[in-house]
Amino acid sequence: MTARILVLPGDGVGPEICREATRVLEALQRDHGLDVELEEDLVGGAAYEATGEPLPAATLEKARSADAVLFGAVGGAQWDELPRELRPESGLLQLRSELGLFANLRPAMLYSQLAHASTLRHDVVAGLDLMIVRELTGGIYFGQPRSTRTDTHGRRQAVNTMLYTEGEIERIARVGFDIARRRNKRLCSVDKANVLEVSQLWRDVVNEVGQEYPDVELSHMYVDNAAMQLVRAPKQFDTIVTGNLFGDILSDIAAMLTGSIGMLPSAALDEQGRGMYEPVHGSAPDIAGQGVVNPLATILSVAMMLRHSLHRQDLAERVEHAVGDALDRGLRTRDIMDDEKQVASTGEMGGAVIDMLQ
Ligand SMILES: NC(=O)C1=CN([C@@H]2O[C@H](COP(=O)(O)OP(=O)(O)OC[C@H]3O[C@@H](n4cnc5c(N)ncnc54)[C@H](O)[C@@H]3O)[C@@H](O)[C@H]2O)C=CC1
Ligand SMILES: CC(C)CC(=O)C(=O)O
Ligand SMILES: [Mg+2]
Repeated sequence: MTARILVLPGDGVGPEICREATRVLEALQRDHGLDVELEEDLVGGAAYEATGEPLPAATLEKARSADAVLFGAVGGAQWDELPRELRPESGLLQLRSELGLFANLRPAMLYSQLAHASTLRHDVVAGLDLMIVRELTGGIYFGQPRSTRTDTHGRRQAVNTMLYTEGEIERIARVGFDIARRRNKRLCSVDKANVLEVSQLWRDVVNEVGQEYPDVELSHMYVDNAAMQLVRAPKQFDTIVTGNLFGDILSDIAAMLTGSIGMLPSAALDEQGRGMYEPVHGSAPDIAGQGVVNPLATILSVAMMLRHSLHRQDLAERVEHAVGDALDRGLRTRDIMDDEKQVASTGEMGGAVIDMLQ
């Protein structure tokens, strides 16, 4: 049956990276029997400009009925003064929430060809293969109340609420344990239970769910220490499970261990395993439109789509190997460049991956 994929390029570099990822899907369709139908629509700032909303009802409807969504990135300084609900980033948060995409898988894998690009010494990162499981539809990004107000002295104050229910923690903990079980059976839950009530509940519930997984070694770590340990000795981690805010920050740290934020893909999955696939990075307005953005995070997100939503493990591996082969050929976008290599534009890098799919 033909799988319907909705492509939402968004803003900044979003259209450039989605173009390359789409070319990869089309190549798989043409040469490797992938049965897909692609459709594109507006989201984020681009949607706001066209319709007055960062997530138009038509886009949401298409996302609901698609078999998978490929998402680029949203945001840009020109929209930062808008009311919060009209900002591009709100469109993304609403999309994740409306689709129930609570489980965000953010693998950080070092391609050996990029060991020089990592901020860490080769022996510290060689063979790095880490999975961050981030809760994506709860926590402080969604908690109520949230507001900015003025007190009786005319001074401004602002509030956000970090709230997790037992049920939300249970379901993401299960995803973490299940993934750890399929990997190296080690799960580290990251929180701030020494200070936050919500983190104490997080830790208690993760421990309770852990009773069902006696074969998985569970540890806990405070988020400040985890940030430090990630850059000190990242290979001590196998699978990390954490909340929305902490996972957002830790995954950007993990990105640099692999050489660049332009290398990190992600999958956001619902309870049925339906998903939206996007690079971990944002819309990178500082390099948008120059043809220099690294498309590999988005292309690797296509590999995650092939694995999790389209059930084509074979093609997922083909894409992942093709990325390695393109790097072997010596091509590098600017963010992963080193002296002896050949600088590649976004399109050249995407083209090289497509050549290597053969
Ligand atoms: N999922 C999304 O749509 C996200 C959107 N954003 C939004 O993106 C905008 C920019 O945010 P920033 O904090 O600057 O984060 P960013 O991730 O867009 O960029 C941070 C830095 O990394 C570089 N970079 C990012 N992706 C790259 C790639 N593929 N290749 C080469 N270099 C790359 C950028 O040029 C920039 O110097 C903001 O409006 C922000 O709200 C931020 C994060 C996620
Ligand atoms: C821009 C935010 C909505 C999200 C973010 O930074 C992320 O999901 O990595
Ligand atoms: Mg982020």
